[in-house]
Amino acid sequence: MSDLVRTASPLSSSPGRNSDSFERPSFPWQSRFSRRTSSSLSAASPSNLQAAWDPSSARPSSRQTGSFTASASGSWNSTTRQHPGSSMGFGGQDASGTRQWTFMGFEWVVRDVHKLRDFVEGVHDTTESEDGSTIGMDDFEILKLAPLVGDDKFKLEVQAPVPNENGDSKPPTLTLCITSQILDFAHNYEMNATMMAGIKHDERIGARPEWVWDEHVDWVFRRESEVWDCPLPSLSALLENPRIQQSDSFTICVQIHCPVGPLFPQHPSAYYVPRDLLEGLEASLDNPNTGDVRFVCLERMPPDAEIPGSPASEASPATSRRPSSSTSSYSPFSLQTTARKRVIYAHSDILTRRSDYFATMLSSTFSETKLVPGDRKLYTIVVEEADFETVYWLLKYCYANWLSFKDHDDPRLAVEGIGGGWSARWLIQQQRGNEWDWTAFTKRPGDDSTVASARSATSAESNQDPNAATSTTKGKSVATEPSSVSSPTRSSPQAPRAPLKVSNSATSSRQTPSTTRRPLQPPVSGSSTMSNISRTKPVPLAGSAGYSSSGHYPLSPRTQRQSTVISTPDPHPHPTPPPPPASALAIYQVAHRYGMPALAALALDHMMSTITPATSFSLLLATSVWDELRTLVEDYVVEKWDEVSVSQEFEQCCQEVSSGEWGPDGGKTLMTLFRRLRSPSAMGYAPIIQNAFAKSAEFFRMPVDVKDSLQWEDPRANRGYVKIGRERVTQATEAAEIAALREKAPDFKETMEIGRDWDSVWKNQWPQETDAPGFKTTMLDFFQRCHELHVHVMRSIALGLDLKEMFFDNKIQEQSHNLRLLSYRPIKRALLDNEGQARAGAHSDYGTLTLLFQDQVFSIQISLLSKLIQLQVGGLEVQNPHTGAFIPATPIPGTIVVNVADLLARWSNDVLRSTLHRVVAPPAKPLNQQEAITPARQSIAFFCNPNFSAEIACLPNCGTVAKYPPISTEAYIVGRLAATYT
Ligand SMILES: O=C(O)CCC(=O)C(=O)O
Ligand SMILES: [Fe+2]
Repeated sequence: MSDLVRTASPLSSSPGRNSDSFERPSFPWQSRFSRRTSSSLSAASPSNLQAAWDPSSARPSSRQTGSFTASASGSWNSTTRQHPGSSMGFGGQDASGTRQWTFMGFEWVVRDVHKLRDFVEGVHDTTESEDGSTIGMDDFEILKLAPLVGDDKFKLEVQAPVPNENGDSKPPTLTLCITSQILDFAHNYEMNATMMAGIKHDERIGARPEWVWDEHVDWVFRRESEVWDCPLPSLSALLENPRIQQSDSFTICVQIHCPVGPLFPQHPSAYYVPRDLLEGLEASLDNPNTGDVRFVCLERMPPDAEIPGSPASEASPATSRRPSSSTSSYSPFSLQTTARKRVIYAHSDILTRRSDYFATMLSSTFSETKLVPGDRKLYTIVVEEADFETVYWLLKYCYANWLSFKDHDDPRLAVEGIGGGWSARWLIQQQRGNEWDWTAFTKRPGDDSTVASARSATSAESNQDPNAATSTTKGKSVATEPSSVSSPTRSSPQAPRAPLKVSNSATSSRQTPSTTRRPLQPPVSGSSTMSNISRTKPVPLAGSAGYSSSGHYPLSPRTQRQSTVISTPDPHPHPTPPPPPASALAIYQVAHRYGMPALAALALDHMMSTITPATSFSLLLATSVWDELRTLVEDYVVEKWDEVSVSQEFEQCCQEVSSGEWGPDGGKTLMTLFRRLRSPSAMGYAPIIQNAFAKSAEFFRMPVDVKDSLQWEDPRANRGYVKIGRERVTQATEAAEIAALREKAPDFKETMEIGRDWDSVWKNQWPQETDAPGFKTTMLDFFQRCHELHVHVMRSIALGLDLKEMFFDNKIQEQSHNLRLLSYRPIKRALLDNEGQARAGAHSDYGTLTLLFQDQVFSIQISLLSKLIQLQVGGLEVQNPHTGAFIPATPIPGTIVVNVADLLARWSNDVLRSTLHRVVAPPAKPLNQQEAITPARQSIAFFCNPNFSAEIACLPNCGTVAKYPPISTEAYIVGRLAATYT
């Protein structure tokens, strides 16, 4: 059945429809003369009867999308119409003698007719255009394209003539070719069709279009004649028409009439199932005379609805109106709800074909049955996890493949609703009073056992509780109707706190649901037990194992096979009028439970196509257990964070989370989101890095004496300007050796070193704001961002080392880091040729990690065409520790090089090894015959350090024999710095 009716568009949504009317959206091919009219058909106005083909696009230009998420529309769209008449297949005749055919019409505009004429009627297949260039087939869309039309059932082509070899004096003509794409040769299928081709002049010239030429033919598409070739009049002849001549264009029109009906019995297709048959199927929903499955559900009173004539309204205002929570507005987290029992009848034959879940359930020997007069079997399913509204639309989808979603959905209702605390089960168990009346329920404040309790009837492993009505449950979300009272099971360790049932007829709390404010109703696992883990991990039922044998259902056959007496006759009409549209989230949840992935996808599409910044936050909280959906919603929230974070909804949600209304998952969701919002990828580093590079370049352009006034003085401070030649990085540790190296081959670089700005002892050497405007703030901001990034990376490293994620947090929080701006001036090649000379010699850095920002990409605007070229200087090389070879770390835009440094290597006992690296000079540009010069280079290194006071000793999970003695950060770093600087 699911193949029979295709959905309009997976991304279409339900808005645009009058929500008061719940007629099935009209089929797009439905006749305008049909007895049923619908707003959703209005898109198919008569002007759409022929969809103009736009040769520049590969698809028909007129595409209708249904206004319903799951409308039964195919993509024949407005181009296909079914004449009123019989619904017999193969164009068979009905009693009234009418015969039903389908009709398709297409138009194709041909332009540049003069040029085309010259090409087609020229002797050769190429010719010269006015500007002397060669004209070929490719110059004419009409000769190039082969659009598929009529839902890809026909291919349209116009062929140029082959050169006339017979010396025929008639001008060569174009041929229109229509190929049937759907012939089933294997079954020798034939399709009769009436073909019409015509030519009109272009209506855009203002006159009413008139037929210039037309042709009607009866044609049988079959093997060997799957193409209808129709020679068109000569282009010279057509150009005799003054309007075609004037507009230099005309329109080819094609109409195809063919019988309606199942073309291939082997491949039934939606388009050929007679509409009346589908309507009959749909009409059989909730027919108590023929239905053999009885869904018992709880209908919740819509927010703010009055209970008509309720005596309870006098007893207590809370029972006469949907109760409100602590806030003045209605809250679905209310401790009270008003609900009544409803029943919907369905057919097992349909349900079993639409859902594996139902198939298993209804074929199980376990299912509750009872005989109704006439010995008819009747299955009763007490729905625990969805309310009446949701069940109705779920069944509507089963029967008709469409459903209606609410435009504005409060996700709280879906998660805090039926199955989240309120269930039909308790009404049934009550067996007192009139369960068909609106009844108010109150949860006991602080009761947190709803989920456990609700799940117990449906999915929980309840063998701990000998009284459990569901001791044989294996992951079910629907329960057959219990016939005797059994106390709801609870997996909560807390004492049972059953909520009061505040009914108008009784005030007893007996057998009322135990409920909670816990919002989420996690998916059901198909496994034999329902652990806490599976409560938070959705396991869609589709395809899950374990449904083929009996014993999966909640209630013991022996105890449950007593028939249930319904005390009062059902006062509701059947078939029931449709309730308000469904909550997409509620449908998503039950679709998962009932193994209907296509329906879940529709609901997901609806949610994601109607999400707004104002609604997204509660949806995020409500979907925390549904990985696929939650990820999409979270992406949306992150993308729209600027708007989401100022929405009222966000504020309200935060309040609800803090008062525990979203349960523990609420807090976790917030934490995950906020972490993600602060993660480097979401933080938009690019402009910050660019700005830091720009300010750094400005700094180094300052006069030498200004820079010198800021000079680096003390390794303990490690702050200030370092001119060329002062530092010589190396792996050597002996001061004398380093001094000799520096003498012979200094590093050709100047740097500016910046530390944490609030250090009480060591002060940064900031230039005057007038000399380097914005330098200080830019660098301080950059410092902070780098610190945060460091924390992130260290957390990942902690996890990788099997440590607690936050293990390093308090060992790096003092920000004893060093931000280094580097400038490598252009340098004469000869100077770099000295032995051992490099821009920066091979070395490893000293702290935990170095975040290295290379002079990534400079966009240089050249030429008037604003063409951008990209220049990367490069030069950083890292050593492969196994081969000793240095490998260029070529700058990759949008990335940061992260090097492990010495203290992390010592900490991890060399599990993480520090990276030996150097900066070599890039190829030099010749200055003259003798000399060449290397380009300038900029980089920024952020040396991340542990707290200076931290002792760096072998970490717990990094081996038993420590390779290095413990050392304090300060001792190590200051020692290294003192050696490398002059
Ligand atoms: O400039 C570079 O790319 C690297 C600089 C460096 O390794 C350092 O200063 O320690
Ligand atoms: Fe380095």
